Amino acid sequence: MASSTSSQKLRKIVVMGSKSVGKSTLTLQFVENFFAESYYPTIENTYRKTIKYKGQEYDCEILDTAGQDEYTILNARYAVGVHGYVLVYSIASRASFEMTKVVHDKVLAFFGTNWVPVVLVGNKTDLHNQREVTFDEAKELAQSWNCHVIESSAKNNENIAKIFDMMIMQIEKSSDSSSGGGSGCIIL
Ligand SMILES: Nc1nc2c(ncn2[C@@H]2O[C@H](COP(=O)(O)OP(=O)(O)OP(=O)(O)O)[C@@H](O)[C@H]2O)c(=O)[nH]1
Repeated sequence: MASSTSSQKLRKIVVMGSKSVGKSTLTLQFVENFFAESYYPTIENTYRKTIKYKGQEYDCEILDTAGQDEYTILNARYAVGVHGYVLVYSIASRASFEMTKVVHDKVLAFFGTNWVPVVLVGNKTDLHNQREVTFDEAKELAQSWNCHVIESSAKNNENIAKIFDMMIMQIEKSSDSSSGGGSGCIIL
């Protein structure tokens, strides 16, 4: 595993959500600029990428997890030392949108808190003819979590880098803020 230089800050980000929503695809697009057309269920993969935000370099460890369902127990490795969560659903799957709420609840319960840094991601916007979840619904949910929300297409590489910029922004705001969850909601 690569080591951070002294000027870099290490940030651990976990990507979660239902099966087949595009967690691996968007992570691979971001880290390796590569679109994987075929579907291979993930067990778990860790990637490293440096993100620059406000002149500071962040050495990001991105953990791409296996798809979750309501019965999945949150692995402690997806919580201990983690700075933020990318919660992904497909805009073409209402069930996957509902699953982000289940995962979010599990994360909060694990930490015994009412707020963690989250970017809610509605992926597969290129499948607009099959849309089942409106962006307004996603905004409402993100607002209730006091977190950030964005829609993306891993296929077309739309908004993929922004997801991780927003993640760093939110992590840094939360660590600057003594009040914890007071970082406000940003919608792109
Ligand atoms: N049309 C379209 N297909 C996508 C997009 N992102 C991912 N896919 C496809 O959706 C399928 C599942 O993508 P994965 O990235 O493997 O999904 P995952 O969430 O990692 O799945 P699990 O490993 O089972 O949790 C693949 O066939 C991808 O090519 C997208 O933005 N648009």
